[in-house]
Amino acid sequence: MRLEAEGLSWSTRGQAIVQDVALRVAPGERLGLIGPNGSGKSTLLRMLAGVLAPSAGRVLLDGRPLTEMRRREVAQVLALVEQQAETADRITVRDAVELGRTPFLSMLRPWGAEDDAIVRRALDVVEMADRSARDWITLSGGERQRVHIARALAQQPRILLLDEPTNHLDIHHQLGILGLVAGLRVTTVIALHDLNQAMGCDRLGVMHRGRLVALGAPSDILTPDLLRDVFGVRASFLIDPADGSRILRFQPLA
Ligand SMILES: Nc1ncnc2c1ncn2[C@@H]1O[C@H](COP(=O)(O)OP(=O)(O)OP(=O)(O)O)[C@@H](O)[C@H]1O
Repeated sequence: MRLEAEGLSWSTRGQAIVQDVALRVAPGERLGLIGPNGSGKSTLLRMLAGVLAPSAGRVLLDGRPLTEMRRREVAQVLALVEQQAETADRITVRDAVELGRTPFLSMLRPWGAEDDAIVRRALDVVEMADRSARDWITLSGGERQRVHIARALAQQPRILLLDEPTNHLDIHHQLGILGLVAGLRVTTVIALHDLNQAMGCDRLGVMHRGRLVALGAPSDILTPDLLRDVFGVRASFLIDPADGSRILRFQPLA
């Protein structure tokens, strides 16, 4: 499914937080969003997901304005994993993941064996199946993050929006989640702070002071000049002798 933003802006108390962002994400494409703290990545993702109404501009899914779709209809195709998502206290891990099936249930389509299988699979891929009966409140930060990702996977979305999904995760689970996302054939927008991980995306968009200042292939975007101007760091590339891939190394500006 194609995801488009046209002139998206959001302001609060006269302050522009996101300004005039236009982008088009092709079906199945993985777009990475990078940018310093406070540059507007989360705000942009929340507008793309329809949970924050833009001050100006619009979001389109396969050419259809998001505002013309009902919430349930949007939830059937689009999932958002927020950075500090909270969940009601007294629910189990399994309950939290089952919430991902809610948009598909109705009087005529009650919970069934297929939903059970989808939830089990989602818990399996994030390696939380052994903790499915645990109370949500007892989970660590990284475990909570994995459950949120499982809930989004249980939605079987065609568009997946992820706000720093590797936050809180140990390196094994960071690589696991990124590999999992890369293997999904869904349109993905993923905010990332780790620029070496961002290099694995099809394209990167760079947010800086609320504006999308660059959009393109990772090798065109992650240049020492851009990294100095946007992040205020000195960057150089090293080559991994194991496979010849390029790795970014950072130092403070002198
Ligand atoms: N509801 C709000 N009221 C006031 N300011 C807000 C609100 N939401 C966001 N902001 C401000 O907007 C700016 C952008 O925030 P946002 O969370 O989108 O940035 P980000 O790029 O995701 O940052 P980070 O990398 O730290 O997660 C920040 O300065 C933030 O304080």
